[in-house]
Amino acid sequence: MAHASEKKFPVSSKDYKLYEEVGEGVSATVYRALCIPLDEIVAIKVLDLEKCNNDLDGIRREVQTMALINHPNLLRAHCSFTTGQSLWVVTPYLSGGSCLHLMKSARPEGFVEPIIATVLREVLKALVYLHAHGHIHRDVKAGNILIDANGAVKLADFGVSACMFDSGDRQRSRNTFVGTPCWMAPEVMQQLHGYDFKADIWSFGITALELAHGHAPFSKYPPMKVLLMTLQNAPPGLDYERDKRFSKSFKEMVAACLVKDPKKRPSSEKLLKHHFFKHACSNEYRARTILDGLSPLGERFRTLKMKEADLFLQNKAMNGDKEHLSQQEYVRGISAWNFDIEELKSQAVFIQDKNGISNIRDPDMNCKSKNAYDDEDFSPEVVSPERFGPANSQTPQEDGVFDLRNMEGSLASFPIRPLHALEESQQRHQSVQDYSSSLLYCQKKDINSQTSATMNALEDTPEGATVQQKGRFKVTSASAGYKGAPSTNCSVNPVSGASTNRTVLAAAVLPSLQYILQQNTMQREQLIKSIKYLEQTSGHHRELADEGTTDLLQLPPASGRERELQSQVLRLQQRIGSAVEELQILKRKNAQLEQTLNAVLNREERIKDEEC
Ligand SMILES: Nc1ncnc2c1ncn2[C@@H]1O[C@H](COP(=O)(O)OP(=O)(O)OP(=O)(O)O)[C@@H](O)[C@H]1O
Repeated sequence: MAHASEKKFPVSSKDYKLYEEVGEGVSATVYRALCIPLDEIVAIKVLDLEKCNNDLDGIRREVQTMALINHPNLLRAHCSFTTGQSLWVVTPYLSGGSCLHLMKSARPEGFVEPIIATVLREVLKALVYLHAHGHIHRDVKAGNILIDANGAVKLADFGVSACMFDSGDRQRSRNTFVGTPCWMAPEVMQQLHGYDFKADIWSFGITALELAHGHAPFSKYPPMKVLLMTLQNAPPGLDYERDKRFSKSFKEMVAACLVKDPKKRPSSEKLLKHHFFKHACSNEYRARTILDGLSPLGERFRTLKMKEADLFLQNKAMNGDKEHLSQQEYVRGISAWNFDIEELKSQAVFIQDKNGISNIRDPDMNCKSKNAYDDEDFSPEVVSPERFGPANSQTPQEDGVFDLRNMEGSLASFPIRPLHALEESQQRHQSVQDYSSSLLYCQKKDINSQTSATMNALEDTPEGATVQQKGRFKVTSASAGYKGAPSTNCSVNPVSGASTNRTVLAAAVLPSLQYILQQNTMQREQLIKSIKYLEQTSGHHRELADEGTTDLLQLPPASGRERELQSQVLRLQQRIGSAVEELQILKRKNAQLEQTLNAVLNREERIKDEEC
């Protein structure tokens, strides 16, 4: 794998002249530059070592890998050296830039199939080489596929690559979370048995979709949502209806890559034999089709950065909408994301299907793909049916809430235990819902027409005791339906504060229980009266008693005065409940005011101190 660069590139920054910025990643800025002694245009990736403090290992790995590889479809380093706090990695300059930037600048809807086939074939050749040498790239995506002026394709960015032959710590690194969520294979997210080079095949399939549509599936969602969707949904794919412009063999090739079970994905070598790649065209055609008429890379990059800045301002105006920020990250082609457990919990709880996200589990009702590989006997790959079915074959769960019970298997060893939190919150949700619905059921059975009308109102109005909205739930105390109750709305976050939930839940259902009790007392009286009447008219006292009515008959009949007192007690109890609730609200407000006051006092003190 080692190679000796024919030319000797100098290892001092003074031998290079940096020109404009042509790219930016999470860890580096890339410049077009001139290598003065050799009079050759190069690209220099400048990594700020201070910023990458905790990932020096990754950087070392990237530089080592780039120095060792020798394949026409892989970007190799001419040399690298440190200067001040930076590491400079000198590579050939590929003036077309990345496929992601090309799409963002000129092909927002994605490329045509022959171009996709050629680009992917070249990338696949690079993967065959890497895998044969024991490397997993781990970050295959359009942002890391570079095109040169002649249309040649090179896979770049070994920042997160891993070696299959590593042992010890480096072996363990294959059990960690690396890559970019949209392109990340489910087994990489799951951390169940680690993963191997088949993870690159998944990313390759996602990249195929990215080149076809101009964006990766789920790219507009925040990373945590992407993780959940990748694990829970059926694999994404090309659709019969929406993707009519693409051939069946392209659809099959993508489907073969995007199988959740890595064992069922083809190896890169096998995939290269897929007849889809027979449609590939020449470098020259690619250069003509993709690059003709485009402005220089630096200029395109500047325009994209300006767009990005606009987007950022828009996002700020929209209070930092997560989805837009995510999109923005996507525009930049950023690889690394920060995973925050709390954020995951809250995002997952409030995941909605308003955007048409489906919650189908991988149905595993796979139809066999026809042998699409030319030269080899290929074990049948599985293809998720919805990908070949009609566009709307994904059926979102009705309430839009993720059904976590079905995620158990796939997420058994998810490292940060977010799913237990999700499950707990969903169970809590379920118990509130069950409780509320049994309440409504009791209420509905009430024979009293007035009660029944009230209860129907309770159930039908949006102010019902527990309101099941799309993908979230809300307990509204006003909802409990008792007209006299104070109309305080309390949204319950099912993740945080179980005791708060119980208080709110109690406040919500107490008036209903009191109401039912009152109704029951009245009904009991009516029943006793009816029984007495029947006894007197038919002389059946004994038989009825024998049939178990004795208890009822032994209950003292409530007098008018008693009834009045009972309802007064109920009203008082209800008022106490309301007062407790109001008190809690006032307490909360008070605490907030206290906090604000303290902050103001602290600030004033600080200002005084500074003035002194
Ligand atoms: N040799 C090159 N020639 C032209 N453009 C390049 C070259 N190398 C990188 N770029 C551009 O710079 C961008 C960032 O480079 P690179 O992906 O290596 O940085 P990074 O920090 O590792 O990014 P990330 O990890 O976010 O993918 C690329 O997406 C590409 O557009």
